[in-house]
Amino acid sequence: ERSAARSRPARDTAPRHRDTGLKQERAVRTRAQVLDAAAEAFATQGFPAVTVQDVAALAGVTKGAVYFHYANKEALAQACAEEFYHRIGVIGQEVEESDLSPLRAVTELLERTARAFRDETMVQAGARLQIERSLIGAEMPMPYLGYTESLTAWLRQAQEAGQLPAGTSPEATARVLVSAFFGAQHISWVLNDRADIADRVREILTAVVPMATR
Ligand SMILES: CCC[C@@H]1OCC(CO)=C1C(=O)O
Repeated sequence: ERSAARSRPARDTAPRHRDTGLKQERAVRTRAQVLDAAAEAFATQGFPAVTVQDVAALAGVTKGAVYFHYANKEALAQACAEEFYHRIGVIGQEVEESDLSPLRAVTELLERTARAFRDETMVQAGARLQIERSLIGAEMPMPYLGYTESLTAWLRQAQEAGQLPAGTSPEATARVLVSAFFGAQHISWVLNDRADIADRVREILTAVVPMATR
């Protein structure tokens, strides 16, 4: 009995912990894969046409794996929209940390955002889902206001630094920039899948804040 006990290896807890860690890693990876697939489907087909089965097939997982992470198609849409704003927020943070003058920060933010709209599926999905928000039976993030506030803050700093023409309203200028950007990225998407969005946004900046583009 004792010799048998001696020959049995001590209960090694490591493999089980390693096992749990691997399982968690795999779950995180699958969740990200599913969200990326949902973004691809929403960006190209639009919310109404997409099924959970489409997302599962695009992600290369079972429908059950999708439902394990997201309760339904609406939850996928909400998560994509939230990731869209997270991505836009990261761009704003990067501009903030690049220590530019306020007006240069405004142009940099809009130009980097334009490239993200052109190149990033999650951003394209977020933009389309927000247009389709009334078709999505779930609470979607409030659009436009966060971006407008970021621009307003920099434009107020520019005004305080005397970089804006006398009488310019930072708030109104920010609203015009966001409206023009929103319209330009939509028109560019419809006409040429956003191929020319960077040029269109540069035109907006030159027209609305010429002093920032000299
Ligand atoms: C960057 C301008 C506003 C931006 O453009 C598309 C879109 C989608 O709703 C936006 C938003 O919600 O902030």
